Amino acid sequence: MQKILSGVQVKELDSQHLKLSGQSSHELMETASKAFVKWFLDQGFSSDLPIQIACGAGNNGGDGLAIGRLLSALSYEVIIFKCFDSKDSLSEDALLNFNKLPESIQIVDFENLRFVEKGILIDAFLGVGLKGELRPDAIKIIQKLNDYQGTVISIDVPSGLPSDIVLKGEAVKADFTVSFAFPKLSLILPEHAEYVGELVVLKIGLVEEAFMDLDSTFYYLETLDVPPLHTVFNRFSYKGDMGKVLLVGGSPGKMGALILCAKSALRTGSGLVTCHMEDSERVIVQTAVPEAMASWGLIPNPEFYDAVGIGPGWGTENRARLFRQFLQDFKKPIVIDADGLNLLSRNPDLLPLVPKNSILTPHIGEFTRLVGSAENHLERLKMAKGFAVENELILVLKGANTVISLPDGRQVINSSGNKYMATGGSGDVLTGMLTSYLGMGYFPENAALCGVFHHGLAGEIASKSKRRSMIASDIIAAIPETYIQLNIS
Ligand SMILES: NC(=O)C1=CN([C@@H]2O[C@H](COP(=O)(O)OP(=O)(O)OC[C@H]3O[C@@H](n4cnc5c(N)ncnc54)[C@H](OP(=O)(O)O)[C@@H]3O)[C@@H](O)[C@H]2O)[C@@H](O)CC1
Ligand SMILES: Nc1ncnc2c1ncn2[C@@H]1O[C@H](COP(=O)(O)OP(=O)(O)O)[C@@H](O)[C@H]1O
Ligand SMILES: [K+]
Repeated sequence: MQKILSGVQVKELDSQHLKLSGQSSHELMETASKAFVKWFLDQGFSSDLPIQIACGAGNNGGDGLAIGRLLSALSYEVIIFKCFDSKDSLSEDALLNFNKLPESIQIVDFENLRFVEKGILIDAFLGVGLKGELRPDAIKIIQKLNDYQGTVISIDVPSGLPSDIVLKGEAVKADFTVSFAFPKLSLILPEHAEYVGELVVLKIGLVEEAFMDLDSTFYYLETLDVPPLHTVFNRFSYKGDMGKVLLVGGSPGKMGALILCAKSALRTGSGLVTCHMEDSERVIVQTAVPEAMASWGLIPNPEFYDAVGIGPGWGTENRARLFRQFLQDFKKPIVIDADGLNLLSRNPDLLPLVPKNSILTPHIGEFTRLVGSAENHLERLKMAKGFAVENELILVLKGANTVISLPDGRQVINSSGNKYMATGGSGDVLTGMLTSYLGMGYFPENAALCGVFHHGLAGEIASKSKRRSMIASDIIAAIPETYIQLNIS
């Protein structure tokens, strides 16, 4: 998995990469710029639109200058806004690229800037080299850039946004942020959503060994990481190998949560799914999911199951006793969601009974009740890590970039998923998927990573044709396609 480094570490990473690869820093900038241009062309922006590029004096500006040259060679009309005083202030590679600009490109001093209203603005003013608070002249530039009404694309980070901490002052509000190699930590903080816009991460061929000596506990989970985490089944596999799972949840008026969870576990691959609920509700499950079995009353023979998911739609009234009894009887890692988490928050003495390496899946509200309130998301992530390490549990903090905190202190940020997944029941689908992988005998860490990634990918697939009309059932319907896309048998 790709390590996520701090902005300060990027310099060190670059020099390690250059030493190991034999590439020059100028060539690396060219690679990054070409990666950007390739992405840009793939977006299908009209080639009639003038491209305005605000360039700073550092290497972020250097990227902007190289991108300007490359787009101009593709017949785009390019205008460079100089956000620096003189050529003398340019970094070595920025100067090199400034000198390579063809004459056809208009270069405008920032004071004389007039935006072309219907165009594209590329923000290459400040990148990860930003230090401390913005100087007044930089604030003015950012304010002016934010006046632009057209599409804004920030290079690496929105200018003014620090790489790894929460923003205090001003920053560019981008529609897209195209970051290189890995997402800088600040790009995934919900506080920065209106600055980052849509996040895109482009590979620029940095050699893996360059990351080796650089410490970080943050990792980024991407498509290529996922197939090796899966268990492969052979042609003699039978439904018992695919896992016998028990899903405990549902209550009058909230049976949908359990049904979604069961359908999701089945679609993920579970061999046998049993739903445990109140007696009065069992007909609903048996009708809605004929592939699932139903159980009620006390949980008979918990040891019969390979994995258990507990909580979706369960309610919290009169559940603590059953939950306690179950935790005393069942010693394998489980998945706890929704009201299962709320029960833990209300009965902290249950927490030590939760089997080690169990997967807990709170959204921010559930997290706050369970772990505590945080001033910002960065602090929340620190608390999540502490909770996972201290309790030897896997904590899946759900959101736009779900963060999986592992008992060894690593924190994995998921790259899949999109805003269309913010719809009732999508969390229940995740619970079904996670439980299903546990039931198939996956190590809990792999179950968590596969479950979260495939869930997000299913959301992406389903939303292609559904957009804001997407509902949780559409995510379930797209689970099979995730296996096809990742070539998982
Ligand atoms: N491996 C990678 O990921 C690759 C990264 N690459 C790119 O390099 C970028 C990093 O470039 P970098 O290190 O030159 O810094 P950068 O962001 O341009 O900022 C420096 C400028 O900011 C200014 N400045 C600083 N603080 C300020 C303040 N408070 N208020 C106002 N101004 C302030 C500072 O001014 P100075 O203080 O020097 O006067 C200087 O002009 C990175 O984001 C990516 O785009 C690719 O090219 C290749 C591969
Ligand atoms: N903006 C978003 N981008 C990506 N994923 C999202 C977004 N909003 C929600 N999700 C995902 O959808 C799921 C919502 O879960 P949850 O909040 O428990 O919903 P519910 O209780 O309705 O099932 C989580 O897996 C979360 O990561
Ligand atoms: K930028």
